[in-house]
Amino acid sequence: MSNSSDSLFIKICGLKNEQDVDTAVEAGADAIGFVFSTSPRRIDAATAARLCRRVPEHVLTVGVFRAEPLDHVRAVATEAGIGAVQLHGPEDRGYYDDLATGGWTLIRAAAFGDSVPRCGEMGEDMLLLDAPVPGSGIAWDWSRKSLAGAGERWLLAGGLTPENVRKAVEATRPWGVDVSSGVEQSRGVKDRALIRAFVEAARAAR
Ligand SMILES: O=C(O)c1ccccc1N[C@@H]1O[C@H](COP(=O)(O)O)[C@@H](O)[C@H]1O
Repeated sequence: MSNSSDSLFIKICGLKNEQDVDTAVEAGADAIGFVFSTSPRRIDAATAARLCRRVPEHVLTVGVFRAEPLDHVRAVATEAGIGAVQLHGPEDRGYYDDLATGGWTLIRAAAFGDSVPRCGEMGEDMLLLDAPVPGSGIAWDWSRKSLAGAGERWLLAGGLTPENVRKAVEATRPWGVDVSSGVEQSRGVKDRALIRAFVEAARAAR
């Protein structure tokens, strides 16, 4: 995984084909995500495995799951050959501990609510602070309260775009950012110019 501590970690999520994967990698993304849950961005493990084979080692490949049985997550993650698992469900500590034995980097997604979760509470390596509906492209109010309690490795997600990412980073000081809808021309269809513009704008933010 690339990214020095002072540069922003950038993840582009919901990729479905070779051209979009190559665009994200060439633009300088640190991580790319594949969605394995119900979504217009959903792909299967075999497709993800094919896409992962063209991703250089310094780019983290992430599988996105929402409240799936543990055995299913393990099987898909193994077949796809991804490096990280991102969990959007109500998984408990035992679920995280089990996946940790498989060697995957663990990303816990939490909807931003009244209290600020802290990275590491469930044994995760990264915390993703997201909107209540993941993948909706709807932003939450980042300025509502201090996010200092989220710990070190937390990523901002939810409604980010090339236009707002700089302001969002300056307002919240995250370790990284994650985007899906904001780099699409229509729901589930990525726009390569927007992917490039997002990475450029995020890099300019820090
Ligand atoms: O993208 C999806 O459809 C999705 C489905 C299930 C769980 C998570 C999903 N996406 C995640 O949502 C955030 C931000 O999305 P957006 O930029 O607001 O569209 C990102 O972490 C995706 O991984």
